[in-house]
Amino acid sequence: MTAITLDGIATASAIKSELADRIGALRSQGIVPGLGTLLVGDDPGSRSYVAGKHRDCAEVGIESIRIDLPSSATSADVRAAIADLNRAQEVTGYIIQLPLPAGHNENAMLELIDPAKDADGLHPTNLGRLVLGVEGAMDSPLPCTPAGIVELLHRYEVPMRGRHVVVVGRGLTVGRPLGLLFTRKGIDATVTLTHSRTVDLAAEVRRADIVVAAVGVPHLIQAGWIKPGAAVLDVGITRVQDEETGKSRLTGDVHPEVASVAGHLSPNPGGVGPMTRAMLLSNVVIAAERRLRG
Ligand SMILES: Nc1nc2c(c(=O)[nH]1)N[C@@H](CN(C=O)c1ccc(C(=O)N[C@@H](CCC(=O)O)C(=O)O)cc1)CN2
Repeated sequence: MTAITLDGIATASAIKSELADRIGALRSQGIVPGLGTLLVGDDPGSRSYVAGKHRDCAEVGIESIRIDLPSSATSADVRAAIADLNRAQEVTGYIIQLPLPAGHNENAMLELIDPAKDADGLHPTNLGRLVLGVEGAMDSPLPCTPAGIVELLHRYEVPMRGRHVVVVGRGLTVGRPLGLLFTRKGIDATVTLTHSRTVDLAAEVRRADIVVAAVGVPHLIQAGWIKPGAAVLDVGITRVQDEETGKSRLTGDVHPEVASVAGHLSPNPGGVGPMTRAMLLSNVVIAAERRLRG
């Protein structure tokens, strides 16, 4: 058996063309969606993700506004940039690129975002609405990677209701909100949220109909851990040095041999990453549509 590929690039591209139509409709009614980004420091990965977000915006007709602060920026500088983004009329939604450099209190900064402009769904009010089970896309934004994972499974018609999902990793942007999203009414999966202190991770993963690996440990998830036919989503990504060529390349959390056991597999790169970007655009469009409704 070879797993069916959950193609994030093709799916994100379909979502982007759907969004382009909605953006056209917004513009014709005088609303121009605008995404703001706040990047602090010079981490090459974060720089490249932010650059990708601005390219995506240009592709679908969203304006984008960029604030880059140097690594020497103080917490007061970051707070001032957040206040500017909260005030800026042309910014209908924005993100703070994570992680922030050491020394900044990420949670404190996320709390300063105007929840109505929170394009990442990471403000406590919006995460709280996810906990409360407030339904409806118009009500509050969902964190982009969890939303992208569920959307990818949905579009490939992978059943989720009543299925057992094992999430590996309990980080803020993926694992923790994903557990809440999968157990939402209407999705109705059963979730085991595992982490670095989980005893016998392999045994937990073997029970899963859907496995989401989001830890950033190259090839942690082995073929022998996978229930035959399970759907596997490879989220964690690590830059490693290729032993033969000496060049750096990206490696996911899932061992390539998993493809011979799984029923569905999202590649990495090319799976959940492009979906994360598409869901960010979707959150910006929804925020602009909410502004139109008043
Ligand atoms: N404020 C946020 N910070 C971070 C988030 C987030 O959702 N909000 N998630 C990640 C980084 N991220 C977006 O910011 C992100 C990661 C990966 C990709 C992506 O498309 N990856 C490609 C490969 C990219 C490459 O070649 O380097 C893929 O998987 O195909 C998009 C966005 C942490 N920070």
